[in-house]
Amino acid sequence: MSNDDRDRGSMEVRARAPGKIILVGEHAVVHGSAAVAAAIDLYTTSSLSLLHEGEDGGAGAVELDLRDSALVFSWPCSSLRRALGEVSGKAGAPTPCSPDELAAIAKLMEGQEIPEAKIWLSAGLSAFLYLYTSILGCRPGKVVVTSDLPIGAGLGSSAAFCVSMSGALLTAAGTVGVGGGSGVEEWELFGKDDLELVNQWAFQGEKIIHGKPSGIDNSVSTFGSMIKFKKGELTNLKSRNPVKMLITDTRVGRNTKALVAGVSERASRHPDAMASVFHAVNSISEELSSIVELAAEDEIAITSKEDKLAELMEMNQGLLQCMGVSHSSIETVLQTTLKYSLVSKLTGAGGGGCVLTLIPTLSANIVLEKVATELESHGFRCFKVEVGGRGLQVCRG
Ligand SMILES: Nc1ncnc2c1ncn2[C@@H]1O[C@H](COP(=O)(O)OP(=O)(O)OP(=O)(O)O)[C@@H](O)[C@H]1O
Ligand SMILES: C[C@@](O)(CCO)CC(=O)[O-]
Ligand SMILES: [Mg+2]
Repeated sequence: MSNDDRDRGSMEVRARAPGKIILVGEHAVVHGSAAVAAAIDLYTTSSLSLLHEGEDGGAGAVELDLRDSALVFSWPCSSLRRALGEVSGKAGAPTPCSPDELAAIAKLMEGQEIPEAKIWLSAGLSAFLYLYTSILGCRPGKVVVTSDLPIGAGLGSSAAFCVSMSGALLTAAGTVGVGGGSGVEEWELFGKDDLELVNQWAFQGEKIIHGKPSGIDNSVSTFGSMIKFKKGELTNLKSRNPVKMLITDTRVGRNTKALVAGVSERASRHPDAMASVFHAVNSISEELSSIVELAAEDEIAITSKEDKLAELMEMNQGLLQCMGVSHSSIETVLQTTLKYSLVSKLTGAGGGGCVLTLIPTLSANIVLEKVATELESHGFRCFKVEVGGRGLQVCRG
């Protein structure tokens, strides 16, 4: 064992990555339109401890402890080597998961006891095994995952999972954050090149979970802030006034992979009509991007700016209905908030999940409480988030 290896052996790394809201442009962004997204202050945290073979009393295993679901999964290193070969771990840019590798990972899932009601976790487990073994090889280790985010509800839980996991693994591998770490336990931010690399790995993980992601969710989770995203290109937006959003979780479960596939099928049935829908969404996103960057300095300017944002969100919701991704629970939220003259739209993949409601600055507290109480009387869950905060952060213990 090298000194380097010994150092890494004692290492504990925690990485946390935020969820996100999509203000406008979901689904259309998969088809090349612009979209606008922002990080929120709800995080997924991956805590990694590397072990040496024998240190945990056995021949060594890779363990994933999903604290919130109270589920622990474990793969002996010997089984991983048998299924995947002598993977040695990779320092640089990722190689996409090949169909053979994906099939081998699916086989490794067979021995795990995933409760029927949580079968959707298997996509996350596959992404985990791909990221872990590709970055660290088959060496033993434990990762504990905790999250503030509702899973599979449109707030980017899959991206936050992949970004925090990639951040922790690449830090432990010594690939990113080299030279960082003050010796004091505190959250550290990485430089642009390190973040780029984490983002590339997280995108490969998202591909395993989503099928055909645009890359917007992992990008905003990695880099934070508010961004415009189009065809893989990210532009940072300087939001000049705070944007206040109420989030309502309809608690209707859905799956991004299936919804994205459904929109693509509709687009292949009606190519011209759907191209016009995607084009309209692109114009909405471009217009919203320039409006958020305008500085509004008095009450009249703030109200006029928020009215424009609300109208664009309302138009986008109409187009999401055209794409077939709304849901009766989402429509109930829209009708309820409209009674208070508030505009809402679904966020993320739709089909249930979460809805955004723009809260005007001047009436914020008065209206917020009333509308949230009425929404919760329908069995929905409301929460207020800070928008446009930090992306990936890492802490070495
Ligand atoms: N904390 C977690 N632990 C394990 N798996 C997770 C976790 N968070 C997300 N996942 C994986 O991601 C899947 C949910 O991803 P999905 O893309 O469907 O929803 P989302 O990311 O919450 O919403 P959206 O993509 O619309 O923003 C889960 O089924 C699971 O496989
Ligand atoms: C529905 C979608 O546009 C956003 C999911 O948060 C999918 C994607 O862009 O990858
Ligand atoms: Mg997702």
